[in-house]
This record gives sequence, C-alpha cells and structure tokens, in this order.
Amino acid sequence: MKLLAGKTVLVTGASTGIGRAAAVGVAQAGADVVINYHSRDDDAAACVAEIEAAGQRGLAVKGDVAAPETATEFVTKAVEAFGKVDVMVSNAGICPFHSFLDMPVETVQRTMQVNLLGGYFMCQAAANQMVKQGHGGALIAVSSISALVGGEYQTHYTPTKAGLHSLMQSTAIALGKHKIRCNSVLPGTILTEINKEDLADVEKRKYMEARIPLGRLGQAEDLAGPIVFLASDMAAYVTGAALLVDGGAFVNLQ
Ligand SMILES: NC(=O)C1=CN([C@@H]2O[C@H](COP(=O)(O)OP(=O)(O)OC[C@H]3O[C@@H](n4cnc5c(N)ncnc54)[C@H](OP(=O)(O)O)[C@@H]3O)[C@@H](O)[C@H]2O)C=CC1
Ligand SMILES: C[C@H](O)[C@@H]1OC(=O)[C@H](O)[C@@H]1O
Repeated sequence: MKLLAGKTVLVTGASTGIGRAAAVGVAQAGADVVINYHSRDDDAAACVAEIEAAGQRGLAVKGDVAAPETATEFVTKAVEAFGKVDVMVSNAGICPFHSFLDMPVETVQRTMQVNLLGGYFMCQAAANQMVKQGHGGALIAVSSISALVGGEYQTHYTPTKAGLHSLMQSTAIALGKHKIRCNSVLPGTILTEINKEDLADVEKRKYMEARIPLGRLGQAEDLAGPIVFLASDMAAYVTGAALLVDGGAFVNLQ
C-alpha cells in the first residue's frame, strides 16, 4: 500500500518549485492534494494535471497567504472537495534579496507577512480542522537552513525561517494532545524561481556549489521524499523535529 493512501494533503505555494514537487510527490505516494498558489494560473493548473496523472484527485485554490482569510477559505474548500484535511505543508514564501541598511519598510513587512504570518495562519486553520475531525494529523513547515545561519541580503528573510522553525516547536507542544505532529524541513540552496536571479551570478553559484559536500545544488524534487516521510505514519513518533535537506551544507565548516 502507498505511504499516503487515503490522506488529503494541502500544500501552499505549489504552482512552482518546492511546493509543486511536494504536491506531486505526495500524490505519487497516494494522497489527494489541494494546492494554494498566488499568481501563476497556468502553472497551478499544470500541477493539478500532474497530481491527476499520478492517479489522485487535485484542486487548485488561488489566494494570497498574507491574508488570514485565505487560510480559512483554503481549508474550507479542501474539506468541501475531499472531505477532510490530514496534512498541511506550509511552503509559500518569497525572498526579495536586498541590503540591510537601506531595506525598504514594505519589503520587510511583506516578507514577514507572507513567510511567517502566512505560515502561522495556514497551520492554525488546518489544525482547527484536524481537531474537529478528531483523528490527528501533521503540519510540515518549509523553513530553511536560513533558520540556523545568516545571509547578508536576507536580513528580512532569515528571521521568518527561524520563526517557522520555532512555530513548529511550539505547535508540537500545543497540538500533541490532539495527535497532530508538527515538524519542519530545512532546505539548503535549491534551484527554483526564488533564486534564479541570485544564482545567475556564475561566481556565486560556483561558490555555493563548492560548499556542499554532496557536490551539487538541490533540486525541488529533493524535498519530496523528506516531506512524504514526515507526512506519513512512518514518522508517527516524530514531532517538533527539524530535518535539514541541504546536501550537507550546514555542517561544512572546513
Ligand atoms: N529555493 C531555495 O533555495 C529555498 C527555498 N526555501 C523555501 O521554500 C519555499 C518555496 O520556495 P521555492 O520553491 O524555492 O520558490 P518558488 O518561487 O519557486 O515558489 C514559490 C511559491 O510560493 C508561492 N507564493 C509566493 N507568494 C505567495 C503568496 N503571497 N501567497 C500564496 N502563494 C505565494 C508562489 O506562487 P505563484 O508563483 O503563483 O505566485 C510559488 O508557488 C519558500 O518558503 C522558500 O523560502 C527554503 C530554503 C531554500
Ligand atoms: C532563496 C535563497 O537562495 C535560499 O533561500 C533559503 O532559504 C536558502 O538558505 C537560500 O539562501
């Protein structure tokens, strides 16, 4: 039997990148999948087509995670379509690289609202539904290696990733009595739209690659297996954990 057979999994920010790879990965593991996205209608439709090609039901719901009502609407539509919510993968995020001293106020506020508050409200809405259902569930936040280390042009971003990591630790305590497990994945540098411009700098890209013991930057699909594992009953006793998925970058001091 497939690892996620019979489960309904929600994934935010799944029109591209890590969210899309996670949505397709959980579908291949047997889950029905509801995705959130912000702007790319065609990419979201293509993700749903991939979910269906894996033999599962898929639905796309458009919405800005920065607005708290997006979360309640997303969960409501998922329940209307597929009857329940078993897993929330809170993944949507932005990283507009910018220097610290002249960081625009709006860039800081938007990054916090999308990455941290968006994740907070999505996890809260899913957890309320899971408590109502009464049979537990799993929250998975896509945090980052950046929860643990800094970035010169990411002073507004790394605190949001540390915040998500912390959120999963606190919700693990708050929700354990409801059998809801809460964990985060901490990707390293993964080649997606979010860093296309940043890594177009050939020297920077070579430097980043050279820091990774496994010898390559990550692909979005590298996150699918760890997310399927944390969503599944194989991780039944795993909560409050943070799983680095970085090719060994974090431990590579010298
Ligand atoms: N790539 C990397 O190296 C790393 C990424 N991460 C994290 O992984 C997550 C996914 O990033 P990644 O796949 O790389 O980036 P992408 O840019 O490829 O994907 C981002 C996704 O988030 C969605 N999104 C953006 N803003 C919003 C919003 N306000 N409301 C709803 N959805 C939104 C986008 O939707 P749309 O395109 O429709 O606008 C898209 O589906 C982020 O949280 C990021 O911080 C963590 C560590 C490393
Ligand atoms: C977008 C960056 O390339 C990426 O985001 C993260 O969270 C990683 O730490 C990388 O810096």
